[in-house]
Amino acid sequence: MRTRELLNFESERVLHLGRAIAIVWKSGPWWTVARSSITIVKSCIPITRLYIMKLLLDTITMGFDSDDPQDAFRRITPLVIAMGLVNLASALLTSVSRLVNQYQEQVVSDRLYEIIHDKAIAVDLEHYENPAYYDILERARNQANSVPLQLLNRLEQIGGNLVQLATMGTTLLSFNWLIGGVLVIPVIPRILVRLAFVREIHAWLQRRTSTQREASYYNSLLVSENYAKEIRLFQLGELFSRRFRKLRWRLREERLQIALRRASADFFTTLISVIATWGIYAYIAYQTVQGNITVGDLVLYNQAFRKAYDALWQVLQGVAGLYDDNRYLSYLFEFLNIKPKIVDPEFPKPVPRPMQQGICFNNVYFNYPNSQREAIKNASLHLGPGEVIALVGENGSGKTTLIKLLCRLYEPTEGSVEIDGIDVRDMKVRELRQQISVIFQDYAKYHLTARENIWLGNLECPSDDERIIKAAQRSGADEVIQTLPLAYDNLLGKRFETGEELSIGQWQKVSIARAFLRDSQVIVLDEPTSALDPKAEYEVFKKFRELLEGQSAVLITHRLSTVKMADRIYVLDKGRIVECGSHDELIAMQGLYATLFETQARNYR
Ligand SMILES: Nc1ncnc2c1ncn2[C@@H]1O[C@H](COP(=O)(O)OP(=O)(O)OP(=O)(O)O)[C@@H](O)[C@H]1O
Repeated sequence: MRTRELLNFESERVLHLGRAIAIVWKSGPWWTVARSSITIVKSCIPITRLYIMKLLLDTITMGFDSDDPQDAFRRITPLVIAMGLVNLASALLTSVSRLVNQYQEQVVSDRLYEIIHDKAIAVDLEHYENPAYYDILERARNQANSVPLQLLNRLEQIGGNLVQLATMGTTLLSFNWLIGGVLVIPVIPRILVRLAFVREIHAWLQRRTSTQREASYYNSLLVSENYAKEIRLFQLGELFSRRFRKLRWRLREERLQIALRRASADFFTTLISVIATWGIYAYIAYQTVQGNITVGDLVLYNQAFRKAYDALWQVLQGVAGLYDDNRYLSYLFEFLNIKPKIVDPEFPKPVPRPMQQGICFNNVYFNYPNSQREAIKNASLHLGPGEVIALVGENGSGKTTLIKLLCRLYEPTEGSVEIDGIDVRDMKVRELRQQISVIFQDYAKYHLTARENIWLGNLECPSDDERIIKAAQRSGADEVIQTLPLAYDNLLGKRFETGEELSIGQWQKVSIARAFLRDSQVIVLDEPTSALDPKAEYEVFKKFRELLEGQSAVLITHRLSTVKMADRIYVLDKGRIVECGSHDELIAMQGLYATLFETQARNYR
């Protein structure tokens, strides 16, 4: 059982490596071929150089006994030229390989970004609200995207050193085969220590991810623009900085403990290798003094031993490194293996356009993943074609959740959401979302041009389309944009030079324009006017039906004065729809809506 588990485990590792090599290969096959060829040729240079050196030394020592210095010089000259040529080739190959390596690393790195981004877009929204996912993402982002590059270097290291080991090893074995055995002895304990610590470091990395994430969170609080105002006004800087330092200290201490243990283990293994190496050198020197080998041989074998030892060590270290990389790669593939749950059905039904009966929520229940609380309980509602409905209720009553279910960002735990009687789960996700344009409370502020900020609402229309300006006019954003130095071509936000920051209300107008531009049947504005001044809010709602151009709309708002014009108002309380009707009907009912309305009206008077 244990063996089978181990085998499965190991085969998974091999798979990781294989998958990573496939990514590297597909990113640029020719770059991979070029790099491998250069590595092989480069690795043959040291033995060539060493052999010429041996010949040179032997020729020179023989020249000491010769009566004709001219003859010795004639024999030395071609060797000196050959050495020069080898050095020249080596320099040339080093430059070319640096170029090839750098380029290939860029190609692989860009491909990895592409793969990670594709996955980040595809995963369900629920993952972004799940701490375990953040751990995976953090690990994938921090380490795994550089690992295939490390893997490349590692394979190059192993390949190159294997060639070197073969050439140097053959030379040594021709001298004395016992040296081959001595070569291996000191390397084994070193490699065992390395493998043991690779395991330990990885276990520690897994354990420390949440601490690391917590520390990065405090770091982002301290340096990001979003918190800069509160941090200064509430003087939170010292507190967050202290917490950050404490977490980092804990991480540093744990790491130091491992490093200390590793350093002492390394010392003993290095001692063994130093003793073995001395023994070999002494043996070669003894053989020379005895006249069994020439001075050239002395240099050749000494150097060959040193280089073979280094090469063997590098090969084994490279293999241990592969083991190491494989663990890191598992982070990347753990992320890439996440399967989205919200996917297209096998036989999708088309989204009705134009819809005839409209959208229905039928006895919908919903729990957020990882939460025991029911966010929606038995909700049923209807939005007819061209109708405007409003969702009102206190904070946390479930309004935004209903919209997330409508867009299929989540799926009901029970019940269904239907368009013209077709369950939204039977439609293609992309087609469904094309028909709904939502501006959430926490809408996005893109630090792009004003035009692009609106155009992002409908990528199918050309980016210089007149409809962009019309949408801006409908939402009131046009007035704001016209005051910018470059009008629609002005960058928004302060992230880039020449960007102009807008007020919250002005950003909101831009985001509403984005919703208007989308060629959808339903428009959802979640707290659309919370930051608009009373005049702007009045303008939006006075003309709201004209602005809609026949679309259906869902309004979510706490300002009850603005929902009077809705055809129907749904009142939510702790996830339930507790009342439904027009403004007048609900007031007459004297229930929750009437109480909320009265409270607001009193405060405004
Ligand atoms: N991602 C989430 N994971 C777990 N629970 C959530 C999540 N988002 C919201 N909730 C919970 O679901 C309930 C409904 O939240 P929702 O955002 O729908 O309320 P809302 O009526 O839109 O509130 P508000 O008026 O404050 O915007 C709340 O109790 C909230 O705590």
